[in-house]
Amino acid sequence: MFHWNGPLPEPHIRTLADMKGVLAAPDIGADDPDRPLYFMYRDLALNEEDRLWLSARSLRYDMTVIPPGVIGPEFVKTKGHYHPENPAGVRYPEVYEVIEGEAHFLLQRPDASDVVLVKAGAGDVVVIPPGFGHVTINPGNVDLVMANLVSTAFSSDYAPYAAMGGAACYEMADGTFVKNPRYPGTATVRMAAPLPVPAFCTAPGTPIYGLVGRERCLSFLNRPEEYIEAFNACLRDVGENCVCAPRP
Ligand SMILES: O=P(O)(O)OC[C@H]1O[C@](O)(CO)[C@@H](O)[C@@H]1O
Repeated sequence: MFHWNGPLPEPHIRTLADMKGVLAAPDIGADDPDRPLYFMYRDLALNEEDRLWLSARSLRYDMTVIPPGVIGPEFVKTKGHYHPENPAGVRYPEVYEVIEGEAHFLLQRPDASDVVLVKAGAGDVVVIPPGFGHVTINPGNVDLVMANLVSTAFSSDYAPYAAMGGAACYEMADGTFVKNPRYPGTATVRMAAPLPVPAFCTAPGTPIYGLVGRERCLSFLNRPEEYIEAFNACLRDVGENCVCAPRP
């Protein structure tokens, strides 16, 4: 179990049946639909003061545990979703912190014109910029424990990933990337690394829970339109691209 000093509600559990439509091997799951894949502890706060501060600003702190494993031929991963636009017409962003284990954040524009893989380890803080859908993969052999801060002003949109059979590429259990044939053209994954973002007070090794109570650091989550330059500087291209192989 991960370290958390506050009240812990029952987790929401994503099962194999919930992953229908987003897997590399669509038939996996029929025989074990209740297999739990990952555990989401939503809306956490260490104390009442923090809870009130977060809810007054329409923010939520979650922790998610993704045990290692495979789903058929691919690594275990989250279902994947997009965030809708805020009242100013900019899609809501999100910020994640890897607490334990290893994470591959697979981001993509809805038309897959840009697919980005951010590899992150314990202590890394990764901003999901507006306009990118995201799937989180556990490529390791230990639990991935991560936290996120996100606006509560919207519901995630799962339909586009489900309609397209998942993300533009699948990360297979041998570490290779295989193209999802439902997307047109070739798919290239651009490798990127998280950068510290002073405007969001994010830096490696700095737990994002410490931003609770700091108005200026978290206003980007509800008012992303004021931070477009900072979003453009939150990921660094590592100069490696990977073309997703056609499905055998
Ligand atoms: O909603 P999905 O795609 O299953 O992904 C789960 C993740 O997304 C969140 O709902 C936040 O966006 C987290 O609670 C969790 O880590």
